[in-house]
Amino acid sequence: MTSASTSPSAADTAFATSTAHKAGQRLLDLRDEMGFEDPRALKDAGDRLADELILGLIREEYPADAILSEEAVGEEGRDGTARLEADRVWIIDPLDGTREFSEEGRDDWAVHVALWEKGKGLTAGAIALPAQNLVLSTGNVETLVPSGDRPAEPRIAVSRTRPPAEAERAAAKLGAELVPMGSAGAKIAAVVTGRVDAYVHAGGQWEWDSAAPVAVALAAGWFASRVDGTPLRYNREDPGLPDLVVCRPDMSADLLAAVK
Ligand SMILES: Nc1ncnc2c1ncn2[C@@H]1O[C@H](COP(=O)(O)O)[C@@H](OP(=O)(O)O)[C@H]1O
Ligand SMILES: [Mg+2]
Repeated sequence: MTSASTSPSAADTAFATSTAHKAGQRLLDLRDEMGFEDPRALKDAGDRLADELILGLIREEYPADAILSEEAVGEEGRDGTARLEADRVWIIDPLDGTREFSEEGRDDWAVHVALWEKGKGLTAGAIALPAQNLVLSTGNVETLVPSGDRPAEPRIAVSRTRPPAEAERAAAKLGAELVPMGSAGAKIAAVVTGRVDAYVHAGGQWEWDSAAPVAVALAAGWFASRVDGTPLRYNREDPGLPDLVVCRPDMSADLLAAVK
């Protein structure tokens, strides 16, 4: 699939984009087929279907690469160790915002496909938002750079079920409005497309929840870090990555001071 005239990272980005898109389309079909009467069954089927599809495509196209997926068990799951020695690791959240996926009418759920490379960090990523008919990737967001004046009353996206005290504190200090939304990918996509100005999360999360969205946000020129301002790091032995801030670059200093 990789042609000689295509740079490796462009091929990786194209693969991430098409893989996230394909999984997203299958998830839309699954919602149509199953309906919303049994949310638990729909969530489980969605997680499983997207995980199998994405892992199958990676194994076929990049058999030498390692995988870290939320839904996988064994070597490709959270306890796997091969990824710690690997040069290339695909970090996958097959269905982010699982809760919202199982609620009729909600469009805040996503598929995350990211590539981490040794010595480089995140090098490619895609967020599919199937119910919003949108796929953002490290290859198509260069034109979405933040523009215009920084808003006087910024909008900060937060978890709709677990809004952290850090975000409430920051909103009070900055005169900001909190915008509850499901899915880390949907929230970071809302930042990158300018519907909100920032996303603040704390209290628990995993590498797969933010890897692809953070790759996209950084490619688009947005700021992303831990809430203490240190860099977000991926493919660690412990894949827990409990907090983050993503925002317009001209807001980062004030926002980091306000979440403290
Ligand atoms: N305290 C916490 N501990 C672990 N995971 C958390 C968490 N808070 C949020 N997450 C995960 O982060 C993603 C976005 O959460 P939210 O919609 O609340 O903002 C969800 O991923 P999944 O849907 O993939 O499980 C959710 O499970
Ligand atoms: Mg997730």
